[in-house]
Amino acid sequence: MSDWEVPSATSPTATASPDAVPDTAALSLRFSQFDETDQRLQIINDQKQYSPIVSEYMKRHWGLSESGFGYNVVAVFGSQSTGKSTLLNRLFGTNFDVMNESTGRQQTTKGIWVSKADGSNTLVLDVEGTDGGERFEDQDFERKSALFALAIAEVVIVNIYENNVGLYNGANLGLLKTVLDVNLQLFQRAGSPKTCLHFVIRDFTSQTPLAKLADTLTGYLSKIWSTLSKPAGKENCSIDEFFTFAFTGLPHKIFARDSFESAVTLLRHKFSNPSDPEYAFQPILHKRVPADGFASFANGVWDRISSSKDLDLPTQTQLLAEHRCEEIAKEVFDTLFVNGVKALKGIEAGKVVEDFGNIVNGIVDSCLEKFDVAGSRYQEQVYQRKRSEFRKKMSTNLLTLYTQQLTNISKRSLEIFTSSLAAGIAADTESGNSQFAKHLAEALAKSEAMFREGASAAKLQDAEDWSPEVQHAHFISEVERVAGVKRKEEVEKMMTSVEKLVVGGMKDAVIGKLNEGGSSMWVGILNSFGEAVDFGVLQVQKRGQGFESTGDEIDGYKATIRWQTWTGLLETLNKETTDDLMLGRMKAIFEARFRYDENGVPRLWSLDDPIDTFFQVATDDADKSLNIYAKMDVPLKMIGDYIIEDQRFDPACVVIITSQRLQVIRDRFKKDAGNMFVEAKRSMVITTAKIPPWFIGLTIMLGWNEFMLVLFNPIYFTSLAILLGGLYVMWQYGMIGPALKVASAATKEVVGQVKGELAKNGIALPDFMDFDKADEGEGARRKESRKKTTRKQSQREEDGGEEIEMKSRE
Ligand SMILES: Nc1nc2c(ncn2[C@@H]2O[C@H](COP(=O)(O)OP(=O)(O)OP(=O)(O)O)[C@@H](O)[C@H]2O)c(=O)[nH]1
Repeated sequence: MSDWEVPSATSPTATASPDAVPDTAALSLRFSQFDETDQRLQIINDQKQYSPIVSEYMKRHWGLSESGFGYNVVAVFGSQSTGKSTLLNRLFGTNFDVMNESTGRQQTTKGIWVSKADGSNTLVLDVEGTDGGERFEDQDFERKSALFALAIAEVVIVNIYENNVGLYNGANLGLLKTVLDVNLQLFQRAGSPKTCLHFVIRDFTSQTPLAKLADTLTGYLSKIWSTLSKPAGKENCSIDEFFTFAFTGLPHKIFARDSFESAVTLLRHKFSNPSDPEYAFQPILHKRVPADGFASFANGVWDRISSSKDLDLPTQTQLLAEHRCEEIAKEVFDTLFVNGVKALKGIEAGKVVEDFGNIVNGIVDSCLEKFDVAGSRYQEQVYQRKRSEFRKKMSTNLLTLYTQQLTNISKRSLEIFTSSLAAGIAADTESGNSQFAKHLAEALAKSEAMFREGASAAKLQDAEDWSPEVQHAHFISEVERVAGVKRKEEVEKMMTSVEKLVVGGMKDAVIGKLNEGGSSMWVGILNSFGEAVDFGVLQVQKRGQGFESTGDEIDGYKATIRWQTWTGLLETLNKETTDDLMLGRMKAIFEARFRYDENGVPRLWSLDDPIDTFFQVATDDADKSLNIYAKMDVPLKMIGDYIIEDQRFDPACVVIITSQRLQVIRDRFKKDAGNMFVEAKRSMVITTAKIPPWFIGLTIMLGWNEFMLVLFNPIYFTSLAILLGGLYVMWQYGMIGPALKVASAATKEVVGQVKGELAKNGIALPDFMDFDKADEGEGARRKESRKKTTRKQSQREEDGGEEIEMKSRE
């Protein structure tokens, strides 16, 4: 049939007149049973099933199986009962069911129908109208069928009334948006063939030029396109890369019948004549599916669409809200959020960002505010869900920074802890009263409060998964580690200080006792040791309380201080009983017995004195004293059970001077005592040599005249008086010694010069006139005497000093 103006009953579609009321039973058979008499096939039924006999129709009815790429596919899309079937029948000579006007507006086309155009290899799809009253709010089928048409057809005729062009829903743009979106996600790949959206504007009046209507529709489409979320790699592509557009105005079918008919004829020409400059089936639109594969291709497309979860969403608004809210959130995140987070950069370098909490809360609030402006326009439920998802996303991103901030706060708090504890310890050092446990508790409270405060100020509001507990636990374990180290150090310091105090004090007392000597010396020394131990034990017990030490710890301190005092005692004894010191002590005893009488007056030996006996007694006393020093001759018990039961205690330590050393000391002493004995013998000879009386008488007799001369000569007498007076004054002022020294030096000088002169002439002075030699002997004697005096003095000073120290400690 060349003209479909009036479909005839004799056409291949005779079983279904365009104006006939559809027979439901017959229709359902067209889905699954081949009908020799009818070219129409329900490719998708209203149960959303795909027909099993598409291949059979392709082959037997439509004769397209062998056509290869030589066939085209066109579909229609639009609201229900808007004359879609009528238009297809007029354009392609098909016999799709149309509404019976006498029964009013009701849905005619159920599911998707396909038929072959008369006279051309064109498959024509009549798609169930949108806004189907029968399906109420279930828009799932209309979205799926529209998507199906878009995926398999080269041209989709979008059927709209002119008066609906400016209406978003009336023009089916909402649905188109969803369909375009999902089409983009599911089917569009790089190099995919384009699809032509051919807008046929029904009841076109020409009052608004077609171009203007086309602009309106294009504007809508561009807007829709810009809001779609494009798949990766297609973010910036334009709608023209996937679609072409055509616009045709069809005047009113009844009121402008002639114009309508002419317009239909022109349009039909565009679809049927390849030589038409506006030929609809452009090669770029062909899906490149060979005709024999069309059935399974269409089946695959339908399966994919059916299984697409996106399309199962209850309403289009919901889908739109989902997409838009995600897009808005992404945009806000990529700009406002990312820029805001830059302000927290230093945090990764270990810096505590003081205003962290305010900054993160500010970022999240401003991002949500911006999200709300655009997002709140969409479906409330979806918007709220997406809002909380967006908030969660920001919170998750910021959580890493919060964790870092907590780590930084923890480090800073640990520094505060360390410095506070150190300050407390320093104050203790100054006051001499250790209160370590108190300072530890204060430093911990201060630093922990700082951590808690910092962590709480850094928190994002309502972020329940933001918890500082992990970092807090780490902080506490670090504090405990540092406190443990410090406590150990301070306990060691305390022990050292007590040891110094105890051993130092004991040392003075012990040296005093050693210098005193005597048979009760060791008892005295061990009493001093016992007192020192008691003092030390008291000290560690008292000071240990400052560390809140346990009973076991205190027992440990006590054992340590006891042992330290003991080793301190042994050390002192060793130092104070060296060979030299022992020799000095023996000599002091010897001298005290030998050189001084019982009143401490130096002896002037006379020939009658029993010098040998004195020497023997003094030597024996000195030797006896050495024996006392040689060994701690007291019962071991006196040392104390704590010491003698200690594994480290060596009973041999009571021997202070070994027998070998004793022998050495004795030998040295013998030699020195021998020298003193010889010296004493010599002095005995000197003191007993007296001037004989006859010599004195002879002197008076011979010198009588000179004596009288001096007495009776006023000059001599005056000179003598002056000399004696001068001597008296010098004696009074202690100047005799210096004057003698001056005289001696002058004499020496004179004698030296005389000696030099005589030596030149080969004459030597006799020894008694040689002052140098005489001085050497005297000098050696004086030196020795000075040494002794100094030793005695220093000994006295030490004794005195020790006494003072001990007294001051006590
Ligand atoms: N005003 C107007 N009415 C038309 C036009 N073309 C067809 N109609 C009428 O619209 C009614 C519906 O026609 P159909 O062709 O069945 O419409 P449809 O869109 O295919 O309907 P469904 O398949 O049910 O969606 C019929 O009564 C037609 O006579 C037109 O161009 N203008």
